[in-house]
Amino acid sequence: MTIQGEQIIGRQIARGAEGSIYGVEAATGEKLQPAFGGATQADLERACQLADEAFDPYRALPAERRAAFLEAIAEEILALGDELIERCCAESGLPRGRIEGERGRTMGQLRLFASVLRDGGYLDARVDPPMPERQPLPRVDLRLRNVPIGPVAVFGASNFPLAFSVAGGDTASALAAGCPVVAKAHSAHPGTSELVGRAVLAAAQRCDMPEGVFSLLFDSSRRIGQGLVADHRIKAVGFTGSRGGGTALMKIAASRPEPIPVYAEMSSINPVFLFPQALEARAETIAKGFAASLVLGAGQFCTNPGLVIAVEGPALDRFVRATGEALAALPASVMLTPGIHEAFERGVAQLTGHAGVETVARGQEGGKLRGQAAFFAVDAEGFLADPMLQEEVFGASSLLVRCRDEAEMRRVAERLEGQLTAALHIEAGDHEAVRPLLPLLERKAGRILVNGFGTGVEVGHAMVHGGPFPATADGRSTSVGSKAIERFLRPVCYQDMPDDLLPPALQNANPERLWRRVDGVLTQPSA
Ligand SMILES: NC(=O)C1=CN([C@@H]2O[C@H](COP(=O)(O)OP(=O)(O)OC[C@H]3O[C@@H](n4cnc5c(N)ncnc54)[C@H](O)[C@@H]3O)[C@@H](O)[C@H]2O)C=CC1
Ligand SMILES: O=C(O)CCC(=O)C(=O)O
Repeated sequence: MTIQGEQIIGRQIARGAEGSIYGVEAATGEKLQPAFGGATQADLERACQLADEAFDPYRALPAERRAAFLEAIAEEILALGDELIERCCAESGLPRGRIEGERGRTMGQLRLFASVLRDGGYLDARVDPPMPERQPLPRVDLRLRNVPIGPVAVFGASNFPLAFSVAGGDTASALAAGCPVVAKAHSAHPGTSELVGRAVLAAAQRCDMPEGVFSLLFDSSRRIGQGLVADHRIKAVGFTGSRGGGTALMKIAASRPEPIPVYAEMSSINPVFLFPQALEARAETIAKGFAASLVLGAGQFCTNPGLVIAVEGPALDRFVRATGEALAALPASVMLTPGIHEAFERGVAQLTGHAGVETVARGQEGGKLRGQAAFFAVDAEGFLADPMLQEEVFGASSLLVRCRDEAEMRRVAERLEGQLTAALHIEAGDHEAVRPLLPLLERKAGRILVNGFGTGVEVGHAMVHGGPFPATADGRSTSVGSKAIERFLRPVCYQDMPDDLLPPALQNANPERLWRRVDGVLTQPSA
C-alpha cells in the first residue's frame, strides 16, 4: 500500500483540497512526502452525512458481524507490514520495538472488543416481569438494553500514533458499540493515519459494512476538528491531547443546540507517594524504576510520573541521588514533534527559573529535537503556594515535593487536581499511614497502584484509564479496557412492548442466549 496523501470519506479515497499538511521526520525535522490535502467543509459534511446514514444499518447488524469487522481491522493493520512500522517510527521518533508493541496492543484492543460483542454483557439486558396482581397497583413489563449513541468523532493522539489514534481504543470501542466513526487524523503522523485508515476501509469492504461506518479527515487548520464537534450528526467525541485542546472541544460540544459528551483525556501529573519504610528499604530500587518510567517514550505518556511526594530525610536523599545517577546514564530521546519538544523546553525552563524550585538531576544532554530529562524539587510550602507547579510538563520532567511529615504529604495530596493514576510505594510497615490516604486518592484518581508506576496501561476488563478533571473531561469513564464501550452507549427501556417488537436481546425466548438481570437477579440463559 502506498501513502498518497489522501483521506477517506465513506468508500471514497481522495485528496482534500483545503491546504496541505506534511508529515515531519521527528528526528531531523525534515518534511516527509507526500503532501496531505486538508478536508474542505464539503468533505466534513459528506463524512458526517454518510456516518449518519450508516448508523441504523450498522447498529442493526448482529454483534457477530461487528466483531468480525473489528478482527478484520486488526488483520488489515498487521498486513500493512513494515511500511506502517517504518512510517510510524519516522513520524513519531519512537523506536521500532515500541511501535511494534503498540501495533500489537492496537490489534489486541480490537480483538478485545470483538470478544465483548460476543459476550453480550455490554447490552446490560434487564427484564422486570410484569406483576398484574400487585397491590395497590399492578407493575408494568419493563425491559432495558443499551443502544449505541450515534456517530462518534475521534481525534487521534500524537503520543500513541497507533493505540490512541485512527484505529485506537476510541475507534475500537465506538465501532464495537455500534457507532460509525469520523476520525480526525493528528497532523503529527498523517502517513501512519492514512495507512491505518486504508486498513479500516479494506476491512469494512471485506466485511460488507455500510458505507460511512468509517471516515478519516485531515485538518490543515482547526476548523475541521471544530466543525466535526459542532456537527449535529455527531453524538459524542473521543479525544486524547492537551488540556487546552480538550477544553476547547468541550466548550464547542456544550454550546451546541444539542450538547454532546466529550470524552477527552487531557492532563495528568500522576503523583507518586514514597512512604518512609519503602524509602528506607529500597530507595535505590525505587529510583531506578522511577527514572525508567520518567523517560519511557521520551516521557510522552499521559501516565508519566510528573510529581513525587515524600517526607524529607536521609532515605529521600538516597532516592534523589540514585535518581540522578540513573538519569545521568539515560540518553535524551527524540520527541514527537518540534512543537512538543519546544513546549517541553519551555516547561523545563520555567521550572529551572522558578525561585522556589531546585534542579536536582538532569538526563544526558538533549540537542536538537531531543528532550533532556529533568528532575526538580520544591518544598511543600512552595508547592502549595503556586498552582503553576501542578501544570503538566509533557515529556521527561518531574517535580519532587519535599514534605516535613506525613500530614504535609496529605495536605499536598488534598490540593491535587484530578489524575489518571496515583502510585504508592510502601512496605508492610507503611500500611497504617497509607490507609487514611486511600479515600482521598479515590476522589483524585482513576487508578491507584502500589509499588509500580502508571506508565504502560494494561488493556483489560478491570482497567480504568480515566479520572476526574483535568485528567479527563468525565471521570465516570475509561478510555482503555472493555469498559470504554460504555461511553458510547445509552440505556433504552421498553415498557409493555409486545414480544415480537422487542429487540432479540430482550425477547422472552432469549434467542441470543444472554445473561440478563431478571427482576434484579443476574440470570443464566436457560438450556
Ligand atoms: N496528557 C496527554 O495525554 C497528552 C498531552 N499532550 C499535550 O498536548 C501538547 C500538544 O500535543 P498535541 O498532541 O498536538 O495535543 P493538542 O491538544 O494540541 O492536539 C490534539 C488534537 O486536537 C486538535 N485540537 C487541539 N486544539 C484544538 C482546537 N482548539 N480546536 C480544534 N481542534 C483542536 C489538534 O488538531 C489535534 O488533532 C503537548 O505538548 C502536551 O502538552 C499531548 C498528547 C497527550
Ligand atoms: O501508559 C499507557 O500505556 C497509555 C498512556 C496514555 O494513555 C497516553 O499517554 O495517552
